[in-house]
This record gives sequence, C-alpha cells and structure tokens, in this order.
Amino acid sequence: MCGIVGIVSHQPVNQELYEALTVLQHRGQDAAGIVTYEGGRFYLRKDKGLVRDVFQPEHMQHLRGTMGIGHVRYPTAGCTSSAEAQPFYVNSPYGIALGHNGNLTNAELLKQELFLQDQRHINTDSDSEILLNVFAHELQRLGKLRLDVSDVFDAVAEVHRRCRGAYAVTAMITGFGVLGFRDPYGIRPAVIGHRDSPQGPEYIIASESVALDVLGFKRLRDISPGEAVFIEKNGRLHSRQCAEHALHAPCIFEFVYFARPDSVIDGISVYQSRLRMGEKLAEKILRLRPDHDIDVVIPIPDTSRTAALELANRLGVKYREGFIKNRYIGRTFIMPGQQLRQKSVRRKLNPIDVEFQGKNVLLVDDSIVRGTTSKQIIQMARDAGARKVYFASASPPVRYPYVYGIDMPATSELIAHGRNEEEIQRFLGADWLIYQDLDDLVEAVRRCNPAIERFETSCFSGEYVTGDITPEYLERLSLCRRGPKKDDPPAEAANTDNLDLHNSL
Ligand SMILES: O=P(O)(O)OC[C@H]1O[C@H](OP(=O)(O)OP(=O)(O)O)[C@H](O)[C@@H]1O
Ligand SMILES: NC(=O)CC[C@H](N)C(=O)O
Ligand SMILES: [Mg+2]
Repeated sequence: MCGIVGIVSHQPVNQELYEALTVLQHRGQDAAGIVTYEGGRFYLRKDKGLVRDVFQPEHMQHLRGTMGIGHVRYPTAGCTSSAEAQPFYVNSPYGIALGHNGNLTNAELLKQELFLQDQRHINTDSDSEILLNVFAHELQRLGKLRLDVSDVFDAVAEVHRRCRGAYAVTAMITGFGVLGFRDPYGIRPAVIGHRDSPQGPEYIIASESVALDVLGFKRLRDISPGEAVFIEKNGRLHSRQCAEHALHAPCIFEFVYFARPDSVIDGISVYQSRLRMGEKLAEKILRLRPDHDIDVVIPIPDTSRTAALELANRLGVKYREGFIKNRYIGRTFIMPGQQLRQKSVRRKLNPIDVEFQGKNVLLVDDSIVRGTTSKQIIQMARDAGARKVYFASASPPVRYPYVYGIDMPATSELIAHGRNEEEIQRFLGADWLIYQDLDDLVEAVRRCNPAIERFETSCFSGEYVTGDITPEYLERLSLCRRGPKKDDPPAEAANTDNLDLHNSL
C-alpha cells in the first residue's frame, strides 16, 4: 500500500505535505517524495527511506510553493530502488507529477501500447510510471496549448478506459492545479478536505482522513469511485464522474490492517469496524466453545489491539498487554524480503512473562498472511510459560494472491494456501486456531455504511472485483515478484539510476 497526498493552499505547503506523509507512513516505509510548484518550476525531493530520513532541512527549504503532492511507497511492482520512488514526473505535455496508490493489472499491455502507439518511453518497472504516461498521452492528444478543467477530466476518462486494476492518484500540472481520482471500483481510498483561510479556500486530497485531522482540514467527502476532483492553484474546486460504469467495492483489507484506526474511509470508521471484528470473533468463540477456558486475551501489537480489546470485553475475560513493541521498528508485513520480515518479529516484540506463566492465553492478530508473525509469537508465548496458546485472527484465512496494491502475489507464500484450518493450526503450533468468517468480517465493516454493497475481498474469497484476473496473470505475477528483483539492488546502483526530474537539492 502507498500513501498519497496533494495540497492547494495560499501558504507554503512543504511542511504540511511532510506532516501529512508522516501520518501516512504506516502505508509505505520504503520511499518517500514531495513535489511542489512555484513560478513555472517543479521542485522535487524523493528517495528511499522513511519520511524523517528522506527530508532534511535543506531539502525542505527548496520545496517552494503553495501547491504540491507527496507519496510514501510500499512497492507492489518493480523494485525498491530510488528510481521508483514517487512522485513520478513527465515533462510533456505541460509538466506533470503523479503519485499512485494501487496496482495496474494490465501494466504489461499498457507498456507495449505506450511504446508502439503512443511513442513514450518507460524507464522503470513501476506501473505508476505507466499510469502517469497514459494520463500524459491522453492530455497531449487534445493538442491544446492552454488547458481547461474539462480537458483534464476527459483525460481521466481515457485513463479509466485504458487502465485496469486499482489506483488512487494525486497529480499536479504545472501552473494549473492538483488533481485527484480513484479507479471505477474505488478500491483504494482517497478523501478530500477543506479549510478556510483569509486568502480563500484551501484543499487537501489524501489516502486517509487522519492527514486532514492533523492539518486542520475538515473532511468534505471521499472521492467517489471513478470520480476526479481538480483544485486550481487559486483554490477553485471542480469535480466530475469520469467513469462510464462505477461500482463501489473498497478493499476490505484497509479496514483489517492497512489504515490507521483513527481514519474514516468511505464513511466507515476504521476503529469502529475493528471493534466489531472483535465482537464478531467473540461471538464465534462462544458459539464454538461456550465453556472455553481462556484466562487472558493478549493482542499482537499494534494493529490487532482494537479488535482484541472488544473481543475480551465480549468474552468477559481480562485483556492484557503481553507483548511490548519496539516503537522504533516499522511494520514487518510491509518490509521487503522475507528474511528481513522474519528477523524483525523477534526484535520488534518482547513478551512480559508474568502475563503468560501458567495461563491459557488467547493471542489475537488482525490477520495471518505469511504466518511470519504468528508462528514466532506462539513459540514466544510458550517460552514465556503459557499453559495453552490459542490464536485468533480477526480476518479469515488469506488464501489468494492480492493484485490491487498489497504485496502478496505468490500463493506459495501464503500460509493458508492449500491448507485447511487444522493443518494451519498444526503448522503454527497453536492449541486452537480461530478465524473470523468472511460474512462476519464484511458485516463488521459494512455496518457503519450499509450503502456500500460490495467489498473487494479477493485475498479471502478468490473473487477479483475487476473481473480480469486470470490464472495465467497470477502465475506471471508470482514469478516476477518472487525473483531477485524484489530485494534491493546494491546501494551504489540504487543511487545512480534515477533518470527522473532531478532532485531540487
Ligand atoms: O502473517 P504475517 O505475514 O506475519 O502478516 C500478518 C502480520 O503482519 C502485520 O503486522 P505488522 O508488524 O506489519 O504491523 P502492526 O504493527 O501494525 O501490527 C499484521 O498486523 C499481522 O500482525
Ligand atoms: N502499494 C502501492 O500502492 C504501490 C504503488 C505502485 N504499484 C508501486 O509499486 O510503486
Ligand atoms: Mg501486526
């Protein structure tokens, strides 16, 4: 997952973009970037690393202007090199910068079309560079020296026609304004916020509403599936539905794991949806074992805390913080490379023995994907003296690859693929393993906004909402994501291959 933001203000935006990216950091830890605009020029700083490492005071000073966009990256295509950090830039037409959250499922075909028909060169393996070039080509085709807003919306309509998969986007056109749009299924989130200033209205577009909260913007609404919004640099807001057929099906994994609990996505409080996941899971436990012998409920920090708390309340069992998380280590699931993920779990979580000794503990996590966390944690609980170790997952078994912006492309990596629950329980070494049912998960999330009739649930159900995912595509994806490309290139190479707009400093 990645995080995107765009701001049009009457004051310099560099600091606010930086702050927005720090509260979106949980969506991508591999690279970060900001592009601002002033006086006919873009100013760019992007590199591998966390937001706090990428932007030093001297970079911030050079990010001039009152409008800009930013991005934090978790790669799902290409590699982790700084050349694929975002925003991407093209000089023609007009000068456009773009940040993308999601994953295009017809990237190979588009790349060929761009080369053979549109005569555009793509210099990286990133699907986001492809998306930017499709948009740029569609604007260029209009052949206009001066754009108006309807031209921008026409180009987005063509993007919808050509691109498949998931995309939430912020883009900026030199001298003109900031654009935001979502794919016709609204798989990835994007919200728009507003703020008054003495010089007139100011706007923000961001992946999650938490970015609005910290910067003092009021949430106007989510961008609708297929819709585009454009904010001119003087603060005028325009919007248009650009997709012929839009069907809202937001990704349910945002609510399970990705988003921050204090965000509201598509009218649904992530926090409340997680409380309900805990409630539903407790009901299932009570149904299956009314006379259970659980002494204590312990969350696997951080994400499962909210669900575990409500689960314990419903069971009437004590909730205890049995694992302490090292706050200086990031999220392990979105780290690149299984070896790194494996090592990080033990370094990140340390048990408090007294909460385990002689007790039947129920460990709760939001999800079990590769099993990296759960297998080690169960052993840690035993080593800490637990009598029995039960394990509950607030979401169902992850059995199918994900193609819309989460890096789990190979079925062979998924612990639940080809295993039934008993086999998974044995593999993980738990005394009892309880998974949430998919209907209960959907119900838990949907209750806050019943107008949403469908969710993107492919990793649990195998049903891909875009309808274009074939077994051959999945096979190719798994092969190319499993190769050595996935891991970092040598450090020297990583800094020499950036042919993009030159960093301003
Ligand atoms: O089965 P796995 O492959 O281990 O993946 C699932 C785990 O990874 C995530 O935690 P992560 O450490 O990324 O983030 P968190 O601190 O937000 O929980 C998630 O919350 C699960 O704990
Ligand atoms: N997780 C994402 O949203 C990734 C965006 C894009 N596909 C990339 O790899 O950079
Ligand atoms: Mg976790």
